[in-house]
Amino acid sequence: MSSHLRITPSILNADFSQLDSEIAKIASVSDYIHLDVMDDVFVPNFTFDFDAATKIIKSSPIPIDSHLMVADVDQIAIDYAQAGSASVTIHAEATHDIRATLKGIRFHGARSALALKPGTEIDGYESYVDEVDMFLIMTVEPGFGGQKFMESMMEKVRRTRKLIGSRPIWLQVDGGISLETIEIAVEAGADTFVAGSAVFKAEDPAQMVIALRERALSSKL
Ligand SMILES: O=C(CO)[C@@H](O)[C@H](O)COP(=O)(O)O
Ligand SMILES: [Fe+2]
Repeated sequence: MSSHLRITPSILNADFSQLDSEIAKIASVSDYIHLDVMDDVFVPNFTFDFDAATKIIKSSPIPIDSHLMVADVDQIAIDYAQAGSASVTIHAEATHDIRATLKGIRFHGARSALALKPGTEIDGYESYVDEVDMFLIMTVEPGFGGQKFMESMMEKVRRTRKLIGSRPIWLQVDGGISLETIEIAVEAGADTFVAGSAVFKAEDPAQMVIALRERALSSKL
């Protein structure tokens, strides 16, 4: 897949009763599968417990990008890295020790990522650039798929892009990404895109992933 832009579809809006075949539909055209883990504490919704998530991680044909929307995430993040999640995202609002947890994720062989809710500014997180492989700027309030893209988050994306500078840190956006909004996010500086309902509500999910990638690449030119 392209080394400059990445499409990481979320399975939150997929058919949970047949996840293997839902993932199989898009695996060959996606960079990662985005696994939204929600505990009904940090966000008002529940998706997968650790055992269910581990089954998905171990059976997926392509790497898993675990987005942990859980309270007290520090040890859970290590568990996900040890379970084989290729990338583990913690929310800045849910950890007691950002630096130690990001280091621990990497120590256990996963890429480390730090997510910010819409109400959390990027300022103050510059000091973690040596421990983070990806920043995730939420473009919806975490908890549900199918919400409206928050264009007001583009200023934070621009500031995060500036903070990253020439470092090999990916800049992911998550929430309301579609053929229309992906262009806005590319122009602001994002390079990694989560799309849930745009992909799984499409007639042909794989074709939508391809179209999202093409739209992002053409917006970058
Ligand atoms: O983390 C989340 C929601 O909290 C996202 O990953 C959504 O699941 C993306 O879904 P769409 O907004 O693309 O439908
Ligand atoms: Fe997510």
